[in-house]
Amino acid sequence: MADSYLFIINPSSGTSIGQHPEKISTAIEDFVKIKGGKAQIFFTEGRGHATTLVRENIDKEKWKAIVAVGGDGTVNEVAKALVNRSTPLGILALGSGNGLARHLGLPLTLDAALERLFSGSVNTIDSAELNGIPFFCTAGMGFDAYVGDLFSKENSRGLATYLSVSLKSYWNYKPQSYKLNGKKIEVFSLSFANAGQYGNNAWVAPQASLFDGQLDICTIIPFPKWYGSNLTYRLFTKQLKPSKYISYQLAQDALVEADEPPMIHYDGEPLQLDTTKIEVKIKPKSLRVIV
Ligand SMILES: Nc1ncnc2c1ncn2[C@@H]1O[C@H](COP(=O)(O)OP(=O)(O)OP(=O)(O)O)[C@@H](O)[C@H]1O
Repeated sequence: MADSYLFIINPSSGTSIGQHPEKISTAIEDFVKIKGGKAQIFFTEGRGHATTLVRENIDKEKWKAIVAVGGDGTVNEVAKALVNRSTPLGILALGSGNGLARHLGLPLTLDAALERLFSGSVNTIDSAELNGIPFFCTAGMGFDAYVGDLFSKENSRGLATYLSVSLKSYWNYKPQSYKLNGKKIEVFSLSFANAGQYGNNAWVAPQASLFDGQLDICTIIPFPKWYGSNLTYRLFTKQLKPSKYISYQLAQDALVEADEPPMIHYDGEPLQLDTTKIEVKIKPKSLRVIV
């Protein structure tokens, strides 16, 4: 019997899908047919729709994979319905950041990514949760959540927009105070890394592993403005490491307490919390992914 694949396409993700969602859908259909498989394709219509589509369809067939076609937001929405299930996640990374795909070394062009979907093997990776919200790449608070929120309100996507928003925010941004596991800290940013990067090859925790059952907690404390270019250079060249301003710790869980409900991000999606208590934990070996 032919293998069946379920594709969930986010027509609004990245910089190119929106211009050609039908073309991408046809290319996927043709490719799967040539490989002797069957493709069912859905387009998402808004935030959260990918999760609903997966939940509605997962038990309708024995899918060889359920494939997220988009960026980390789409991957997050599809993957959260696959945690602790046997059906593997496939990724056609056509978003703007593509952090999980980049960490996993997956191809970033449609043809090469489709080829990998058929030739790759299934690996079981860790996932994580922040106040029960699943994430697969990184989550956190501070500067990256602040920028993530501003970026989500921009009309254009991509690295150039992200950098421009980051640079503008950098000059006005005020560090935040939290308690991390009971210890008071003032931070520029606090990141919980399951995978090593935010996306766009911004490696906040270059040493992070998706297979170690641990989160890499990266704390960046306030630093002099001149240090910003050094930090950015290290971030994008995978050379961020412990320094006077940066520290790492491994943990299976963590508790953050804030004075005010903070803005957080999970896999780059901004979210204003309505609580001051943030619990983060790893879920070892909980997601099967085609790599
Ligand atoms: N039809 C749609 N119209 C508008 N937004 C959508 C639609 N379908 C899904 N979304 C939302 O689009 C958001 C962005 O998607 P996604 O993260 O995949 O793309 P991206 O931001 O370009 O990529 P990355 O996260 O890798 O930078 C997600 O929050 C998702 O829920």
